[in-house]
Amino acid sequence: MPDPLLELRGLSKNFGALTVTSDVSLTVLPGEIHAIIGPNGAGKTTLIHQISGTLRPDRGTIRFAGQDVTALPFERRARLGLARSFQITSIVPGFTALENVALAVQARSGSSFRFLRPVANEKALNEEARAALDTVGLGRVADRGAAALSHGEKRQLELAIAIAMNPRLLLLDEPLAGAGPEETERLIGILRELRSRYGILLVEHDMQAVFALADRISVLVYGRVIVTGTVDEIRDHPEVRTAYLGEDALA
Ligand SMILES: Nc1ncnc2c1ncn2[C@@H]1O[C@H](COP(=O)(O)OP(=O)(O)OP(=O)(O)O)[C@@H](O)[C@H]1O
Repeated sequence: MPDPLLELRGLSKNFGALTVTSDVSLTVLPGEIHAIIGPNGAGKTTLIHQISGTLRPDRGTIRFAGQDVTALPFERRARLGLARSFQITSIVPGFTALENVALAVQARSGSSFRFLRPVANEKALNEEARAALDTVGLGRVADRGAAALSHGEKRQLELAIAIAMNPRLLLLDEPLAGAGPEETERLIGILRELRSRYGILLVEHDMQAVFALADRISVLVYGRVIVTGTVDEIRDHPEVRTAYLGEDALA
């Protein structure tokens, strides 16, 4: 088995008396989609915050690409290749799709483009941005204003922005939220393509999409991983069914 890209060990976090992350241990392997599912309020988003570095765990360790990153700030983790997909709200509506992605390329590369002449600099930036847009199937709308994109296209643009950060692992927090059936199909196809290039930690409410995509699934309930397994192992697991009682997510 390859070394894990991401390894959480004994991660715990409390908000006052509320335990939101309880002794969570899991791995994401290169080329794997590991999904985290769980009922509302189970602690999925809080976990993503701790992995990306916007929230410090109280206990436990986070290793990324063989390095302990538990104490590293968000930007340092991003530079190591841990990319969290940004929400639609971070898209600049007055910029084109290409400009939005170019901005992310520029932010990532910092000074590394500075030695180029301005025109060459812009060309290199745009080429990289265009490649990211092509990867998520948005090449044909590169020059369209971001505000004019459909909801599904905006979600694709978020993915392109994350890819522009040259990641090794993508942290995706509900990438399908608000997408219609056709958009969902398209996004599932794109995520499937991305799997061969990155490890993906996927938090998603759309269970059919999770079942279609995930190599492994961890089920979070009250901040604790109650089971990790393949789709077949999770789908009919009695404890998982009980955790979702009253929700129709597994229907
Ligand atoms: N900053 C905070 N301070 C106090 N409690 C918080 C804070 N952030 C989240 N919580 C609580 O922690 C618990 C876990 O929240 P979290 O958003 O991580 O769950 P989730 O699984 O992502 O939920 P959902 O599926 O509804 O998005 C919830 O009870 C929430 O109210």
